[in-house]
Amino acid sequence: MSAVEQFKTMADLQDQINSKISKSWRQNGNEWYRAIWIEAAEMMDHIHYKWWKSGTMDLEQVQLELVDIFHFALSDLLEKHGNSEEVSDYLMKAWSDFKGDDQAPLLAVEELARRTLVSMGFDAAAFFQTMYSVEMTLDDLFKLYVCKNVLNSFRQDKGYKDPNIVYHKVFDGKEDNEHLMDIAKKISPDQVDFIELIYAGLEAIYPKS
Ligand SMILES: O=c1ccn([C@H]2C[C@H](O)[C@@H](COP(=O)(O)OP(=O)(O)OP(=O)(O)O)O2)c(=O)[nH]1
Repeated sequence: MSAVEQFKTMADLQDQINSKISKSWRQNGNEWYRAIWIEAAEMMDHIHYKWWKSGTMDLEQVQLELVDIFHFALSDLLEKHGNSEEVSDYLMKAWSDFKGDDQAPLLAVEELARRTLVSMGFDAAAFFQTMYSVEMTLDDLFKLYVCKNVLNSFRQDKGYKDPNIVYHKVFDGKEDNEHLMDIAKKISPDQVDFIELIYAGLEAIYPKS
C-alpha cells in the first residue's frame, strides 16, 4: 500500500471509531490538542526521563503512545479538513517535505507537546520528527495504528464507555494493550482480513463474563 493510501485508510478508520464513540463527534467540541499533549507527557515516562531512578526506554510503549497521539491528530485534521481525502493529501505533503534530524526522543516529544500547546492543534512535522527519533517507520505506524483502532472498537463493543458494564482492561495478568501487541506480532497488514484477525484474536482471549 502506498503512503497516501495508508494515510487515507487510517483517516477512514478514525472517522469510523469516532462515530462509534459518538455519532455527533464532529459537533462535540472535543479538545484534540489536549489529548495529544497529555499523551505526549505519558510518552516521556516510557522514554524514561527520571534520572533519580533506574529504568530504560520501553520502545514498544513509546510507539504505542505515538499511535494514540495519531488517533487524536487524525480527529483534529478530519474536523479541520472535512474528509479523509483532504486529510491524506495534507499528511502526504507534510510527509514528502519531512527531513528527519538526529534529535533525542525526549527533545522531539517536548517539541511536539510545545507546538501542540502553542497552536492548540496537531503539528505534523513535529509528529514525524518524533517518529523518526524513536525509529518508527510509516509502515510501523500503519500496522500499530490499525491494531489500536481495532482495540478501540473492541473496547466500545465491550462497554468501555458504559458505566453499567465492567470492561476488563487487565486479564490473564496483562493489559489489553499488551495482549494486542502479542496478537500484532503474529499477523501482517498485508493479509486481506487483517482487521478481522485482530478483532477475532482479542475476542478469543477476552474473559467471557
Ligand atoms: O474520540 C476518541 C477518543 C479516543 N480515541 C482513541 C485514541 C486512543 O487510541 C484511545 C485512548 O487512549 P488509551 O488507549 O490510552 O485509553 P485510555 O482510556 O486513556 O486508557 P488509560 O487510562 O489506561 O490511559 O482512544 C479515539 O480514537 N477517538
